[in-house]
Amino acid sequence: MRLSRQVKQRVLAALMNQPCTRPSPAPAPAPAPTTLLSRPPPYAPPSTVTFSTMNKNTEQEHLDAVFKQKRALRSRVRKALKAMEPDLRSQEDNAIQRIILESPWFKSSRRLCAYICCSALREVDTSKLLSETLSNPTGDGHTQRGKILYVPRVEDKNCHMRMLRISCIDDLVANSMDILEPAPVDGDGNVREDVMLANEPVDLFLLPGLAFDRSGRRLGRGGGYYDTFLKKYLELAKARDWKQPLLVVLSYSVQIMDEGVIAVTPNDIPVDALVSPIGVIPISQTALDRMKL
Ligand SMILES: Nc1nc2c(c(=O)[nH]1)N(C=O)[C@@H](CNc1ccc(C(=O)N[C@@H](CCC(=O)O)C(=O)O)cc1)CN2
Ligand SMILES: Nc1ncnc2c1ncn2[C@@H]1O[C@H](COP(=O)(O)OP(=O)(O)OP(=O)(O)O)[C@@H](O)[C@H]1O
Repeated sequence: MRLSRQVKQRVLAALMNQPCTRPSPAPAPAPAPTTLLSRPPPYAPPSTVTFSTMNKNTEQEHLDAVFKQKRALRSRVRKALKAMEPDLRSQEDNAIQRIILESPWFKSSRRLCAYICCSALREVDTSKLLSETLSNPTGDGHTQRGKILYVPRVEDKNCHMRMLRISCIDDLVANSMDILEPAPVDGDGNVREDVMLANEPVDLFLLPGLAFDRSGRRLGRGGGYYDTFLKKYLELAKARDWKQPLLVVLSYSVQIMDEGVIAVTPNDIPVDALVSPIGVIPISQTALDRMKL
């Protein structure tokens, strides 16, 4: 669906401001950035052992139970996000983005995949991160060269999503789910670069989701788009002998779950770190090494 210029300007204005339903007052001081939260537990990727020792029926029953738990948790978290006060949301959006913008691992990243936040889905705002990534800054010693940004484009309902390169936030059109995404061809008629066909690796993924925990579990919206994409991308990086990307989720406080609350299947890709309004939680050894925490 192509949006009229006027509608698109409204959507982009909303995206670049805050996804609140009413104007927010002056933001309260945000918590100190780049705080390292509690010591990370040992990295515990979802186990596949249970599955390999099960017969087909038991395996199916187990999967059904996992998907049921996932659905129940999604609906609980959606309610919690809906109940969040707009002012608090706005403060948390600012705090999370400030932590990321000031971090060495973001400043030094060159090739990123990030989501275009959708206010209707009550996702953590990424507008400042996207602007910074696309602004091609120079002069702070770290960012002599600009960053390259890829964003998601849903191709079909069979978990198929691509990450396409954009150079300007204006390039985006709303899809059937009302999420802004790039057309396959840019305004000059050039086919956009698909990250799976790029010659260089991505260093950083900024990922959305509904719920997360301190051992790297991530509950998405149930489409399987990110897990499917990440599996293929991680395989590509391994095959090319590239450094693996850092997988970082952005999370409001209410989206962080206790251990054991998020059910997982072997398809769920664990993340390396979590950024919440009160700091970064590094999870994997990669995060500890690369985020210099
Ligand atoms: N900003 C953003 N872009 C993204 C994703 C995302 O989660 N966030 N995706 C990540 O996969 C892909 C799109 N997948 C999506 C999957 C579900 C819904 C959605 O509207 N879910 C509703 C419930 C719909 C239902 O169950 O009937 C919701 O969660 O409230 C949106 C996008 C690609 N782009
Ligand atoms: N690597 C994969 N290959 C094929 N199908 C997959 C893969 N990962 C997930 N799926 C399928 O996607 C559907 C949704 O999976 P799940 O509930 O784990 O998604 P999610 O983690 O909520 O979503 P997302 O990955 O988009 O954030 C399931 O039917 C699952 O079988």
